[in-house]
Amino acid sequence: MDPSEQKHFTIVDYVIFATLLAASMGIGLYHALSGGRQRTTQEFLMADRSMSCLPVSLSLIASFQSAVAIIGVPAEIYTHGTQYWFIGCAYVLGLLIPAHVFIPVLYRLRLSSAYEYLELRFSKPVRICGTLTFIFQTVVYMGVCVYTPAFALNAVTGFELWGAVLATGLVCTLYTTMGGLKAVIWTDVFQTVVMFAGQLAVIVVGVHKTGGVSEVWRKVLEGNRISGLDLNPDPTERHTFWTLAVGGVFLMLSLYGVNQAQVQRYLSSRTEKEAVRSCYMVFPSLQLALALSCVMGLVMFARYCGEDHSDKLGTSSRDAMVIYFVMDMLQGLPGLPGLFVACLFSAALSTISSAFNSLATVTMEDLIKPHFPPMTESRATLLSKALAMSYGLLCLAMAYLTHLMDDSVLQVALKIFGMVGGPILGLFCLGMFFPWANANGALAGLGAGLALAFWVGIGSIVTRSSGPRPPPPNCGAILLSNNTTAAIQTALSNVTLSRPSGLKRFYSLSYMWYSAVNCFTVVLIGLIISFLTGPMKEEDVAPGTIYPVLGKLFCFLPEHLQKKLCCVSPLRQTLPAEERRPPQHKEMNGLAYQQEDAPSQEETESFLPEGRAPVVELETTV
Ligand SMILES: CC(C)(CO)[C@@H](O)C(=O)NCCC(=O)O
Ligand code: NA
Repeated sequence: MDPSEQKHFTIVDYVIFATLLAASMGIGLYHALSGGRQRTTQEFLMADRSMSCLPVSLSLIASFQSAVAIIGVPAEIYTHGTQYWFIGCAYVLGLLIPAHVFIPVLYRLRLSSAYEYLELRFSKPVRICGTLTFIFQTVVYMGVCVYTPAFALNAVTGFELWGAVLATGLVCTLYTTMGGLKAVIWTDVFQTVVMFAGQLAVIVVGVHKTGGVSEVWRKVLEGNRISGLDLNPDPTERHTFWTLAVGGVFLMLSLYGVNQAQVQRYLSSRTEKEAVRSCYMVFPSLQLALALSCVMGLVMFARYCGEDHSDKLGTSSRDAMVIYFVMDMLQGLPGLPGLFVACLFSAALSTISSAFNSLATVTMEDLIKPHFPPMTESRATLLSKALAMSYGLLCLAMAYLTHLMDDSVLQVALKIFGMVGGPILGLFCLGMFFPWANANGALAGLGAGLALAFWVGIGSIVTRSSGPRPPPPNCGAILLSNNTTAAIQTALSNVTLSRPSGLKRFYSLSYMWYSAVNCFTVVLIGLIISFLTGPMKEEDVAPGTIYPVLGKLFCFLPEHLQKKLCCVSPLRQTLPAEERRPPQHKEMNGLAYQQEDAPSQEETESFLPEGRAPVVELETTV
């Protein structure tokens, strides 16, 4: 890039950025020295199970809202229009189902690791496979998260690439290791606010410099960037209403339902009600986050009308282009470029810190503790800290791998969620909704799900077939003479018409379907193998691990029909409390289950469609 074009930082910008890092460290230090001083794994990994819903909900958003979304979503909207915005529809079911299906089951079992569920329901090997799959997913995703802001900044400001990667990795490792989950959650709160502030600043200044809201609107309409509802049922179409609103639900479930980072936050809540409430509170904030990044993409389009600035950037990456736009807007307004950089790094730090802490938790709870049972609490805590630290270093190595990839960062992140998160979601669905599923089925299902995921995923990368179709014409094309426009449009439609065939068509499955397809594969193969190897009997399934979904849907039917449908007799719910309690764990921390945690009758009722009786039979009492 031409050095004269390079955007510069003033002292104020550096001060703001440094303040972000210092404040995060400060929060870490505070939690290292206050409360129980992080001397137990209960505090370090579970925040003493004492969190209230506000910090938990902000932290839930922060976990999967990284610089990838802040840069990737505007780049997507700029290039392909607002179709991606329809993913907001998936947030409804994508949060209601975790709140009313996954949280009740997981919270009542009083777990520390979500994958402990898999051992209770199936067997130890299933738990270990689930944990290893999660570790793989998180480590790869972390690399993308650290690398993205550093790369984008480097392309535009000349900010030292590996210096930024190291600073993020080290600061994050330090405060996570010092302050445990409490520090992770409270820094998330602070960082989420900085994230929203940074995006808002860019939008306000951008709209102002482009000539006001009506001018922005005129240009995006002219450039054809406001997409209508695309109801094309073709599953290879990258973004349609179906891929985003239906496929997106499964993506959301794999993140908000069964991902350890999120489950750990639900479990750290003071009560179950508080956990459910925090899940509800995610909805408006996540919609806000989505709206901010989509609007930013539109403002950017209005500003450049789809111009190609790759000559100035030395890269044709749309992701780098977003940073170019931001710096272009904010130049000459001291402090604002710094605020935006703080916004990017806040987003990244909050995601990476959740990843470190959840990785330390599962490694400790699922891989180490079960094999070295007589470990003292101080030893276990020290080991957890060492784990958080080593994952920090591993993440730096992964950033280097991401450096070698070349795809839109948003697409890379969502592909990882779908390829690896989808099969894990399938495993939990198989366990919770199908009492017949056994451990062999679960292992075979997971294997098949992962195999299919990698086949399609790697196939699409190698043949480059899930890549975007040509973008709609931009302002430039509209301003050209009619002849040229016609020629461009014919060329475009020719490209769109040549559908891939055979295996290539299979590889070009939209990546938004990955979670759903992989989840179904796990359930289907899991059920087939379970029936072949002898399905589980109702009485052998550990109590509290099944969510009687059919029973709940058909609760108006007579009892004997319900029993046929869901295999878990409704009578079971009235068994004496003793029999329904989950097996005792080391981690039960002596807290008795509190009855007021369960949603009250009216609350449950209000989420049900009309004419359906309230369902309260899952409630456990001790
Ligand atoms: C997880 C979703 C899809 C929720 O909208 C969104 O935050 C997103 O697109 N995230 C991309 C991954 C990331 O930001 O790291
Ligand atoms: Na984040």
